[in-house]
Amino acid sequence: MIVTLTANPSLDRTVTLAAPLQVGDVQAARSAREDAGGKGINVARAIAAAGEPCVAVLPLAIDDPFDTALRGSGLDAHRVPVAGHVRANLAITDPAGITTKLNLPGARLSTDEISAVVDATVVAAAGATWLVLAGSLPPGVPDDFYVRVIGAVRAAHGAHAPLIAVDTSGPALAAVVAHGRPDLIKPNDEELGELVGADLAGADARTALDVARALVPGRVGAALVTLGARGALLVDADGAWAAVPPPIRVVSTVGAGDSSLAGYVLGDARGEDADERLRLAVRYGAAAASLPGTQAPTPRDLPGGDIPVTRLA
Ligand SMILES: O=P(O)(O)OC[C@@]1(O)O[C@H](CO)[C@@H](O)[C@@H]1O
Repeated sequence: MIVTLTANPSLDRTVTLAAPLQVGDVQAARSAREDAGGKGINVARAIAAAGEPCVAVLPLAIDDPFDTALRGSGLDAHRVPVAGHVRANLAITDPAGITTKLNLPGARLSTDEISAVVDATVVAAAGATWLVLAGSLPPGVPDDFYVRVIGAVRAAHGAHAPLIAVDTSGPALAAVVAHGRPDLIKPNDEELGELVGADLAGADARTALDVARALVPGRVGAALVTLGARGALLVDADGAWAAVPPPIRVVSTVGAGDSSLAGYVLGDARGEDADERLRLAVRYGAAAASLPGTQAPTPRDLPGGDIPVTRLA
């Protein structure tokens, strides 16, 4: 079983334009959709769609309209009751596949609510193979929240604790790398760059590898670095590998990184080697980018064809 925690879920509204976005203009939109989103929920939806047992833990008010979308997704969810309501994030996609994203901070969590989320995650993680901690932290939640969750899960489950993956950014990622010893982090090029104080936007896999090597395996067990259309890089104690996705028609890049992480974790849960885990990550990321809104890919959505994996180290 795989468990995800989404500290800051989001109702993802996607508006599709028939022409490129004109900032400052009035424009007719072609269509809109809503998805129950937030990084851990997106990871969980892709994992569940592949037939792997998965539970998504999230803070959620009893009367939150978000629950309608969440129930519609069919996801097995553990709702931790809180007072605030889930934010709505907006994505605007155009025919060229360019995505513009506007993210709100989310509702504040109280100290008691934060403790309840930690406790619920510890309980849900019993018997899990992976625990995925994903997304930004809402107001009121300290930067070292994921470090606290990792400590509590490992203290409670000892040798039976799940492997822990973290997909976050900024100070929350810095805290995890400094104090959390996660088994896996999944930054994109920009997030990895911010972590080390370098500009890595648009970097190739070899440049990203030079940076990631400073963290792996000293501070984190492995890093899956997503590079958008340039594919992904996997670095662990045994080596480094890069893979590039097949050409696809990009519809919405929202959730592509989350699906890549889902593909990697699925591969690991199935006992696949590093090459195949990376291949699955790249296939899942490409599939998500070819789907509208924050739609999670199913195995049927995965692009076919060979995905060559290059060993870099
Ligand atoms: O504020 P965060 O948690 O960093 O990002 C939130 C978010 O952009 O992440 C997902 C895509 O990765 C979306 O479902 C959601 O709207």
